[in-house]
Amino acid sequence: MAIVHMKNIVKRYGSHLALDHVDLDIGEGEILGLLGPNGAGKTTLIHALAGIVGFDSGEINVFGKEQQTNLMDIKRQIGLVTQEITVFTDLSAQENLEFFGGIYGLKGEKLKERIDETLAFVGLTEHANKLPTKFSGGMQRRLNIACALVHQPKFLIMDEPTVGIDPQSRNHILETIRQLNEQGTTILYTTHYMEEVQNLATRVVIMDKGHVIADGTIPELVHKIQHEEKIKLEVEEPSDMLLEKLRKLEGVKQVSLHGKEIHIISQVGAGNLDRALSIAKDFGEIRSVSAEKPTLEDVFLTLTGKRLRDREEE
Ligand SMILES: Nc1ncnc2c1ncn2[C@@H]1O[C@H](COP(=O)(O)OP(=O)(O)OP(=O)(O)O)[C@@H](O)[C@H]1O
Repeated sequence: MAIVHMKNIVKRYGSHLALDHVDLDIGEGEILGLLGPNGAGKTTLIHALAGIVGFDSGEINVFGKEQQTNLMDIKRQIGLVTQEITVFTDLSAQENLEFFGGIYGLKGEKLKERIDETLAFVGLTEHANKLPTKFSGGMQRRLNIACALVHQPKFLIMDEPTVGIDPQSRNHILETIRQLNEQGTTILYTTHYMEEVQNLATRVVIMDKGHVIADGTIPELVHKIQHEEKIKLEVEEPSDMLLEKLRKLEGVKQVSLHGKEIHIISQVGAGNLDRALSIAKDFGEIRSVSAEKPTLEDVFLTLTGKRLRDREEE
């Protein structure tokens, strides 16, 4: 059963079309990974869904209810973890949770119980009385998540919850997501980390330039480009001219550079392995060559023409 139904959503910022007729359904119990290059419209989509920003046209239903006319009711059942950490720096971890729990109508014993449970769940019990300014980046992110969880939402939306944190905190957060889902929470989250999506998501949606350009399970998406192969060519001197020549080969869809390794996404059977080798030979020594089936990262690259890690490499 779909708990979210978005149809034909259009959102403009001035003349810029941030969401261009987006359709998206989210099924109960899913972990939906939302991927897209910078500026694709992921945050705008999430904010429109959570009722943080309005939209110009289209229809959103959440839990079977029309969103605009049932906003407060819907918000009570949603948890939103924003990209920026939105905790109060002059309140302790516990006081932050008291505040956010109070907003959602929790009080007395129930509030206290939920605060204790939530702090334990994100591993911050021992730090309950400390100010977030004394926390590491990862602990702050965990508190940020706790504030969105204290009211036990049925549907949790997370905007890049693991960006810029140490691997241990990241694993902790991923485990938190997994456990919440096992307990029945539906989760939508955006990330720039392909491994996270591969490990966690039950379905993936890829956005680019305000459009949903792919939607399916990982095997389904990989299957879409099954008729393609990835040729990896490690060369001594990967010049721009060499890359340009490779791009011009018939059947080649993408050429990208990773250190000294050139990745070529090409149609299977186009004979481009031999052609690429013979071109590369003219540009110097070839260190290694291989051909393999595409991965989800390649699906992303083929569909958007961009690498997912642009942001980290900036
Ligand atoms: N408040 C705003 N005013 C004007 N333009 C905006 C505003 N918010 C977003 N945009 C523009 O809308 C487009 C989509 O932005 P959005 O933040 O939704 O993308 P994103 O996919 O979340 O990107 P990122 O991965 O960098 O967070 C971008 O071109 C952005 O510059």
